[in-house]
Amino acid sequence: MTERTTDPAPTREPGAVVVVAGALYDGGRLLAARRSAPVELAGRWELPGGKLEPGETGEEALVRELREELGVEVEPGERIPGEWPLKPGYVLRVWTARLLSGTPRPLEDHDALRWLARHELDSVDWLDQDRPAVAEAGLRLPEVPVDGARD
Ligand SMILES: Nc1nc2c([nH]c(=O)n2[C@H]2C[C@H](O)[C@@H](COP(=O)(O)OP(=O)(O)OP(=O)(O)O)O2)c(=O)[nH]1
Repeated sequence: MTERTTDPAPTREPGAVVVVAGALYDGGRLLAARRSAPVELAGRWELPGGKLEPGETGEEALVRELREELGVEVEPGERIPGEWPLKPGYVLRVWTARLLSGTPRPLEDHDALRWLARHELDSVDWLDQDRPAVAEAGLRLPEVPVDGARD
């Protein structure tokens, strides 16, 4: 079963399935993930995450999804204000997140991962519905000294 919107924040689509995704930052870069399925989304890039389950907070869902999909532990930060329609009956909510441990690997739903610096954000073919959220995520990219970026 999948949780549907019940929170007091106004949603454009009451009753929609909530998909939570992470703007995962590390060393001044944002993680982009290339979907491997379903076929209509395969090859396009997104912010990793998945559907909110009953009884979970958005932050809990994000931690669970990034553990399952990428094999990493993350610390959620702020929710990026806004909610973006994905397809009929689905909305996207995004939290910033910081990598605590592990190296992201495309374990589920993805076949490639890429860390993008601010000037590289347009270098992948984002899902159209993710572009507004990615722009907001880019605005929040932590500044780091040039030699502080990790490979
Ligand atoms: N995770 C994620 N899903 C997105 C994004 N943009 C977008 O259109 N989607 C779509 C793809 C899927 O139809 C749906 C999320 O499903 P999912 O497959 O990632 O969720 P899940 O891990 O909970 O999936 P499952 O348990 O049903 O396999 O939202 C995005 O940025 N992140």
